[in-house]
Amino acid sequence: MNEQQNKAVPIYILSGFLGSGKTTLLKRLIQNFQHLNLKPAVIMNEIGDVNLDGLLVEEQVPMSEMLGGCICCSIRGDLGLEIANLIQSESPDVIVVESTGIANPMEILDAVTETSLYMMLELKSVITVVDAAHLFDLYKEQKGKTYRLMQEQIRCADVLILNKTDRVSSEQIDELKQTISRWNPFALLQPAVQCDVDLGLLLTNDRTQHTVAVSQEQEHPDLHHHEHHEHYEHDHHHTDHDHVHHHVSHDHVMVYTHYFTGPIDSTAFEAFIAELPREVYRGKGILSFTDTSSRFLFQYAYRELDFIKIDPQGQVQDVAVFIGEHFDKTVLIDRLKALELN
Ligand SMILES: Nc1nc2c(ncn2[C@@H]2O[C@H](COP(=O)(O)OP(=O)(O)OP(=O)(O)O)[C@@H](O)[C@H]2O)c(=O)[nH]1
Repeated sequence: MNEQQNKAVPIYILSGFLGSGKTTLLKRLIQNFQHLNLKPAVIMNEIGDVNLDGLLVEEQVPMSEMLGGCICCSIRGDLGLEIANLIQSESPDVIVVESTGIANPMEILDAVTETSLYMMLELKSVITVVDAAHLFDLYKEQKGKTYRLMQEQIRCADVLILNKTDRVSSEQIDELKQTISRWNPFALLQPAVQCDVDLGLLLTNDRTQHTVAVSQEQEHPDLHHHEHHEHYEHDHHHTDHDHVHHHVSHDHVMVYTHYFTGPIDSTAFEAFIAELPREVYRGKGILSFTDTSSRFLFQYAYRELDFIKIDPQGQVQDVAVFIGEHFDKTVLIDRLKALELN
């Protein structure tokens, strides 16, 4: 065995609800590792069948995509295999796993821990990104599946980034900080805009410092596994096999992927987004517009729309993915088709 094989590969798990800023943080982490002359590798998990976030990560970074399912449930068993393959083919110095926004990090933590039984891995930390505005609104309502899942993601974290503080007042930030610290007094909590945090501090704050939090979690494993999973279920790629082994499902979460036949009008698209029902809480895609020659990656997260100019390599079709709960797919499809007629 050479020196490389003897060294445990550090792993970071990125958690946080859909659109909270995980990919934004991932990009910063990658830059930071590269700056330190370390070779990062990434495992990206999407419940939809396309990985658009991957377009935001530099091409030279080895990336393994786990699409069409959630690593906390339907494709959880594959995570160990993906980690093994990455280590064997790329010999990375560090691995970052970006989970879907609806994942329960406890399950991913279990999967990584299982994998570390037969591979030299070191789980460094679970980093949870929280959308401040979204959490604040849910906190006022004090109910709902998303609220419970966010609490769960916060409780599992070693490091918490209270992101998007530009969308809340300083009083709201204080209230959120107090609430989050009550739910998880052990994690390092950093408020941020665009996940701009002290990465040195963030990366040194690993699990060894949180043995109390971890052992408390482990005392009540059943509580965690059932509380959230019975509520969050995907509507596809689901087999009885998954249920038998993991008791995990996300049936209420719906994903719709739309491939466009051609460019669309940008103003009409913005109007369409403004009218999206509340039940659609995340959207992203690649678009060509009739009124400009550039292509754009659009991001819609908690009622905020954002465009980034992109120049994708190879053949990438115009596509939009929408994620939400109990939304009417036929209405959405009709509206998207109407955009194509414009
Ligand atoms: N206003 C505001 N927007 C932000 C901030 N951080 C990230 N965003 C935007 O939020 C959107 C979603 O960010 P991502 O980093 O893709 O979020 P994500 O958690 O990876 O999303 P999923 O992978 O779909 O769960 C993007 O349009 C970001 O530019 C912030 O601090 N403030």
